Amino acid sequence: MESSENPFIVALRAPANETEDERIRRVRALQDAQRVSRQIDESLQETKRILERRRRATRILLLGQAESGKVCTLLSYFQLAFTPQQFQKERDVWRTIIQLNLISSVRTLLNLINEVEPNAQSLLTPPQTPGNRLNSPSNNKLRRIHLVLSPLLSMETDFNKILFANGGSPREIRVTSGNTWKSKLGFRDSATSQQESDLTNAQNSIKNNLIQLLEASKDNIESLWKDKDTQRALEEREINLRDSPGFFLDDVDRIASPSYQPTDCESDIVRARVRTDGVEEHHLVAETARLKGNDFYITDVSGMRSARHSWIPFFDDSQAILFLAPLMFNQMLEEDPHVNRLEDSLLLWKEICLNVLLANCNIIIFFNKMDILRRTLESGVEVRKYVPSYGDAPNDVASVTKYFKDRFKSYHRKLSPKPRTFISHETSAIVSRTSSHFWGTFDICHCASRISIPQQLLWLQVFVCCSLSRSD
Ligand SMILES: Nc1nc2c(ncn2[C@@H]2O[C@H](COP(=O)(O)OP(=O)(O)OP(=O)(O)O)[C@@H](O)[C@H]2O)c(=O)[nH]1
Ligand SMILES: [Mg+2]
Repeated sequence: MESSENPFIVALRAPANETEDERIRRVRALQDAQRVSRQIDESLQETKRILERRRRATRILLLGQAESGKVCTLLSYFQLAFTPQQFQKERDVWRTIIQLNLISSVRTLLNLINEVEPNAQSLLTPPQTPGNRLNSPSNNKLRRIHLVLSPLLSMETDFNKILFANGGSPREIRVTSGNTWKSKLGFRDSATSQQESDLTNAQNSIKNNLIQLLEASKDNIESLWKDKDTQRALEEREINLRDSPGFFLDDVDRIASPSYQPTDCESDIVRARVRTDGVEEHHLVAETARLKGNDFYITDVSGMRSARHSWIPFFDDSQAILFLAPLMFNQMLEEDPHVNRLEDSLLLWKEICLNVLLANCNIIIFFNKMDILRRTLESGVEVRKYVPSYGDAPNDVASVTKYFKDRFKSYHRKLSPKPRTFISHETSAIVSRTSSHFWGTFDICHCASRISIPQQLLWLQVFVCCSLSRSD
């Protein structure tokens, strides 16, 4: 071989004395190699396109403790504002989730009335002393209802075991990241694989059984919820079920009916509760005229304390963080009943503010669940009993919100590695039965105005984009 000859051409050259069979094999091998090479080129191009699309997209990270409303409040409203058609397609999935949420509340009620405390007798134990209040016809009624509703509870356990990540724990619906759980509930999109569709077909009968059983149980659920002994048991234990995530007992008639469809997204779907396990990225391509074609990558995480270490790899890639901090000063974390919810949010907020990986990231804080704060204060709960430093300041929504907002703001100012604007929203995702629209205050750079959440999200998008153009 001459030293100037191209080694590739030499390697591909036909050998001397090549037979016809050898020639055909060699040409085929060459064509195969060219095809593979083309595929590699195309996949590199595709990866480059995806990376470029991602680079130009708005990348948002949703953070906050468990149950703060990352999915139900923010993600749902994002979807509602920017990809309404896609969101409509998911309605069927939410129908089952809402029905399971309803059964979960029924379980809570049954557990409650069945609870045997030391020195107390269960409402469901057979009456022993004549004349005792537990011997009342009402108690007999509860005993009968418990019996009748038992199949519903076993069905819930089976459902959870088959469909969700929690191995059948009846306490909550818990889903792992990815769309598999949605496809198991009947959701189809172009990314749903054939295998996932098959799974859905196999589980259709369970869904139908659930619908039938719910319809048959409708009246009993309603009686159980409205029963005065049930209500008294809730009151005695200071349980406010109406403020719990996934509460639908006031809507039994509608939700347990076979023709039930979740109402407009603003009400039923945002009230549903699904615990996120792991980290999930949602890619939204805006459908609305003004933003058509704009890409959003929204990363949703599990807010559990044990899962927070898994957030860090996503810090690097995010341009804005939406942080949810419900001002629930009188509640404890479900995962650790010794930790106050608001204290936990403040600690988390401090860590996020001082993280150097997030130094260039805009953080927008949502004081969510303002409806619960309002109800809590109206019911006479005093902030100073839980937060002694609150002192004798007025116990009203405006003063309490300002007090806590100032604390978040001062940590933001003191701990941020570089100066950045404090942007906050006060939001309530749940439509109260007396008001016909969402509310929230939008407060940036000391200017505040009352606008609806979808409008706020548009604003939010503008600010996220502004921040991008500044950092580019
Ligand atoms: N009353 C009231 N409930 C709300 C509000 N926002 C959210 N919720 C409810 O609180 C629950 C929050 O659930 P998610 O959005 O799933 O919570 P998350 O932050 O994603 O929680 P994890 O997945 O566990 O990290 C849902 O049942 C919502 O309906 C609100 O403003 N007011
Ligand atoms: Mg979640």
